[in-house]
Amino acid sequence: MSIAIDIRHKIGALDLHAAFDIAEPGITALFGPSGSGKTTIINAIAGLLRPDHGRIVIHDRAVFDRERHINLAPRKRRVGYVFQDARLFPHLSVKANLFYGHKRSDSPLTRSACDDVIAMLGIGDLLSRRPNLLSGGEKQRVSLGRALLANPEILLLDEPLSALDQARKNEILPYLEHLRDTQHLPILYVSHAIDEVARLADQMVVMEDGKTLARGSVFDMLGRTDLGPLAGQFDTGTVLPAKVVSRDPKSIVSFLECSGQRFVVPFLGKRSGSLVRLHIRARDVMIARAAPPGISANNILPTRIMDIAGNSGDTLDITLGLGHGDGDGPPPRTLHARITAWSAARLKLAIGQDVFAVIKSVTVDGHMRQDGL
Ligand SMILES: Nc1ncnc2c1ncn2[C@@H]1O[C@H](COP(=O)(O)OP(=O)(O)OP(=O)(O)O)[C@@H](O)[C@H]1O
Repeated sequence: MSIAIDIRHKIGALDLHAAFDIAEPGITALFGPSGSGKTTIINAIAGLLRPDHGRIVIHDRAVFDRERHINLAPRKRRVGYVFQDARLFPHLSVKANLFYGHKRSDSPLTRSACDDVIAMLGIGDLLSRRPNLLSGGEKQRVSLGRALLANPEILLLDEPLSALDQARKNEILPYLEHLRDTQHLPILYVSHAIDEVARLADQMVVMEDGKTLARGSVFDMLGRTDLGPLAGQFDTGTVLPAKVVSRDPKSIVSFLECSGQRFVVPFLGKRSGSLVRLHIRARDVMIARAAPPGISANNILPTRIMDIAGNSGDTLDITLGLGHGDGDGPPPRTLHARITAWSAARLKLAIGQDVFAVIKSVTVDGHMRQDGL
């Protein structure tokens, strides 16, 4: 399954030119400031808006091609769309809402596959309820189910968690992870929340002022400091794949391994060998010339300075190599630190120097595909 998009569209004051493709299943985050054109792009993919120029191809099928006068109706595109507000039909039961798109789909899921989706989303007990008796998180799960039951070839999620409080977000995130890992669907996920992107996304497309500014794997993109003010918006940091190496239920910590380094995090309750994602914000990494004694931070890692770059403020972005690589092997994974220029000068930091990264806080996300993404 894949999607290729290259469209131009003028809407209000915005001159949109979006060009990117998604070749693999998994979540691609569409990230950018308010008004940068994210919703316009997914409306164009869904067929809710007709671009002025260009083409949109879903899995080798042109659903829109201005030159060839192709513009498939939304229901012919096999696109699932989940809005910020669930937009369930208030007069229909959960079951009728779920099967609304299914009944109208040219290639609906089989009944047993529908049962699997309903079970996966944990909404089997809600089928007879009306939407007004559901919590925000339950409504979004039903909305996801409604989109999936129509058997889409691609799923569009427009800030599906932004209307939910943190508790409801935490409730629904594992379902999105499971969806990512089991459904083999390309999912385009609009979000302003970098924690969600770091936890869920495999790829990231960054939009600015209607243009595709950058795209790449979430591991690379979150460390990019060259995206101007936008890098500040996504709070530059590092996402690392790590493996659980010990599990002692009596312990209050778990030990993880990444690039030959050991990380200590609050107890995860996960089996040894499980893969997780670590998210470390650049501003949560301090640099020390020597291993500091008597310090509460649990993660003090030997690293080497690979790059020092200025940014628009009075801070510097320091790229640190975790493990030094052996020349022939893969390059070392990197960790990003953001410190004041004054601190860097005081410590006389220079490229090639061996230093210690003192990490104040590591966020561990629950789950990762076994292929390491
Ligand atoms: N119907 C419309 N008429 C005029 N301008 C519009 C219309 N719809 C959207 N726009 C403008 O197009 C631009 C892009 O809007 P869009 O909703 O795609 O941005 P976005 O990146 O999704 O923003 P947000 O993150 O705030 O949802 C905005 O400046 C918006 O005001």
